[in-house]
Parts: sequence; structure tokens; C-alpha cells
Amino acid sequence: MAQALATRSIHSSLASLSSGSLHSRVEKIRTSDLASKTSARKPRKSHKLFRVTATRSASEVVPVSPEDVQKTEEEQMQLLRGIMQPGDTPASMWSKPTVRRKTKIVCTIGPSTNTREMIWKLAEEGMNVARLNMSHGDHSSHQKVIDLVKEYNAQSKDNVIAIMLDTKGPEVRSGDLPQPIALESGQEFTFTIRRGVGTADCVSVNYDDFVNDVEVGDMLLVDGGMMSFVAMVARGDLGAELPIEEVPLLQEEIIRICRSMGKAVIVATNMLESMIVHPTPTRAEVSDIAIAVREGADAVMLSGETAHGKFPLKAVKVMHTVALRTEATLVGGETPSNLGQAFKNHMSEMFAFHATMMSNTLGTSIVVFTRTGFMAILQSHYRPSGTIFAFTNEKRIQQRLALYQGVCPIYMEFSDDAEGTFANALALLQCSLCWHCKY
Ligand SMILES: Nc1ncnc2c1ncn2[C@@H]1O[C@H](COP(=O)(O)OP(=O)(O)OP(=O)(O)O)[C@@H](O)[C@H]1O
Ligand SMILES: CC(=O)C(=O)O
Repeated sequence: MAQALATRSIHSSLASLSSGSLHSRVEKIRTSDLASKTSARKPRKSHKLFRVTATRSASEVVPVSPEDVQKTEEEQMQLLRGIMQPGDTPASMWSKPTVRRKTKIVCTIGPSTNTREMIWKLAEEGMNVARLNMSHGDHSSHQKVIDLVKEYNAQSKDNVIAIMLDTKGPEVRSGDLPQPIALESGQEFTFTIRRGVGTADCVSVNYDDFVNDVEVGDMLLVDGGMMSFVAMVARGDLGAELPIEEVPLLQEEIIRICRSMGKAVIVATNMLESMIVHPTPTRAEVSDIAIAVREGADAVMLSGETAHGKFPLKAVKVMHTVALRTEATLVGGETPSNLGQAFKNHMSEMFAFHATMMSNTLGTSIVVFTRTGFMAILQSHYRPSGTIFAFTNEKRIQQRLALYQGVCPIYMEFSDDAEGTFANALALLQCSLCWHCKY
């Protein structure tokens, strides 16, 4: 199995709402092997010699201050409505793909936000993933949030929120393996509570209740990166365990490695820390979000800002507008060089690669049909410049896809006839409701 990535142990999982279960699905990420060298620089005194200002045409600018956002989003909707005139051809319909934010927003839910009203408002402001930190609160409060998100998803026609459980405390660990294992998609693999087992198709886990806690249909996130779904640049722990000046370098490195492995990556901690108590961000915080977006993170995360902060909705608005504005400056097409090596399915790789090329060249969006989510996730890792409209006939998959960069997941029944499915998808895209799904 590929070298494990980065940070300290984190246990995070994307839970399927349909399971409604709080059983942990474990991802373990290690710190080793990511040391980068740098020299710490002394902060330089700033001299205010002259002021440089830049102007842009109004239509290009996505302002950062929360107060400005309402107007701007309305302007964006007008732009979308302009694009979506009745009778538009599909080609024109798929143009201007960058008005939809591609980098996803993870919000930690806590006392400031664990009500029905706040979950709804967070979702409307742009939350894509609700994170529950299992180190805080209790199971019943987390269950309540899960139920609320479930309710939101059930009644929302055009938006879906994923749930991430960040499980800490006692770790469930797999036993040692004599050598790395490369698992194939669809391959059977056994976890046993017998100790000391480590073969190509069976490994022990150190937790005896594993067999009782895991249910049929549960998703297990496992040590080592390739089998896991999500990595997190947990800058809180990184900064505590390593010299602080290493953190930005590690962040860049972790994102790069994750992207080359085709693995989703979230940048977490202190992104808008000052907004826990202040209604506006610092310039440095805004730059921090922009950097994570440019580096190609799938998602940026809010912790205390939304869990116990005074301005959770404003924090999401700022994240949304900064990400959107930054994305508008990015030119598509920088695909990690060894991305294809992460997967064995050459045909899928070829489709993803060429769809990306077309999207980047023609400035169009991409439509993907996916039952398992695989193709949409693969497509996302290529980071095409256009939005990936991912149609799936599985609500759980739709929900899971909410995390991935550039993916707009849409639930739709598939018909037996491929042409019919395609026509239905186009009809759905043409339906103006769909365009309200701007996150
Ligand atoms: N479910 C919750 N109930 C009560 N407080 C919470 C909850 N979730 C988060 N918080 C509060 O928000 C703060 C920030 O959340 P965060 O998830 O970053 O936790 P943390 O303990 O600071 O860091 P870590 O992510 O390393 O566990 C927490 O320290 C806690 O005070
Ligand atoms: C998110 C987290 O756990 C950290 O930054 O350490």
C-alpha cells in the first residue's frame, strides 16, 4: 500500500446519512516522511512607502466583505439567469462554468450552529460538509445534528450536505503488515479481531468490538491513504508537533501528494480564527484561504468559527466569496503528473483525462453518470476548469460527492435506456431550479 500521508492521527469519515449510524469509520494518517526543510525568517518590519491600488471591472470582482455578498450573489444569479435563457442550447448552457464555487466548505457544528435554523442557514450560505468532532459534545447531540442534516437533504431539491465524523480518542488500529498491499477495486478483504494476522487479504484490528460495531453497508476508512477517502491537513496538530514554519510547506506537500494519489484533501484549522469573535476576517486569513484554494485542496474547513464562534454565517460567507474569487483567477489544466498511476482502470483514466482537456479547451462543464461515485471522484482529481455535474441514482453517493472539488452532485433515477437517462439529465440541468445549486 502506498506510503501513508501526513498529519497526526485523524479519524474522519464521511458518513452516509442513510445509515444514520455513529459507528466510526476510521482513517489513520501518519506524520512520517513529510519533513521539508526551510529556514525560519525573521518577520520584516513593514514600511508604508506608497499605496498600490488595482481596479477591475465590476463584473469580475467577488468582494470579500460579508456585507457585500448578498448583492454579489444576486448579481451572480442574474448572470446565471442570463446564461439560462429558455431555448438555450446545451452548449451555451454549459458555458461560464466558474460561477459555481468548486472548493468545498466544511463546517464544524457545535453549540453555535447545532439548531435546525442554523444548519439551514449554514447550508444556504454555502456549507457543503457538516463536521462533527466526536471529541466534543455527546452522541445524542451529534445524532440530533445528523437528523437535522438528513431532514435538510430530504427537503432540499438542489443542494446536499455531507456529514463528516471526526472520531478521536481510542484508536482502532490495523496490525502490521510485512509489506504494503495494493488493493483492487471490488477485491474482498478481511478484517479480523484475531491478533497478529497480516496477509495480502486479511489483517487484524486491535478492537474486539469491531465485529459488533460495524454493520453491513458501513463504509470503513482505513490506514494508508489509498483505501481512505479523505486526508486532512490538521494544522493544529502539525503546528504542535513540528516547528511552526514547517506547516505551510507541509500543507503544500500534503495537498500535492494527495492530489497525485487521487485522494481528497481538506485544509483545516485557524482559517478564519479571528471571526470567532470579530465579524470581519484579517487580511492574512483571507490570503490563507486563497492559498489553500490555489494549492488545489478539495475543501477548506471552519472549526471554532462555526462550532462556537459569534459569526458562523459570516465566516461561511467569507470563505465562499474568497474561494469563488480566487477560483476565478485560476486557469484549469494543471494535472498532477503521476495521477494516472493511482488507478488501474485505464479506460476511466482516459475518459477523465480527455473530458478534462475538452472542458479546459472549450470552457464547458462536464456531465458524469455514476452509480458508485468513482467516475465523478476520478474526474474531480483532474481538476477540469468546468463544473462536474455528477448524476447518480444513489442518495448516499450524491451526499458523499458533496466533498469533492468541482463536483455538483445531482440525484436522478436512471432509466434502462442510456439515451433516456441522458435526456433526463439535460432536462434537469435546464431546469432553472438546478441553477440555484450554486455551491
Ligand atoms: N460538538 C461540540 N460541542 C461543544 N463544543 C464543540 C463541539 N464541537 C466543537 N466544539 C468547540 O469548538 C472548538 C473548535 O472545534 P475543533 O473541532 O477545532 O476542536 P479542537 O478540540 O479545538 O481541535 P481538534 O480538531 O484537534 O479536536 C472546540 O475546541 C470546542 O470548544
Ligand atoms: C483539525 C485538527 O484536528 C487539527 O488541526 O489538529
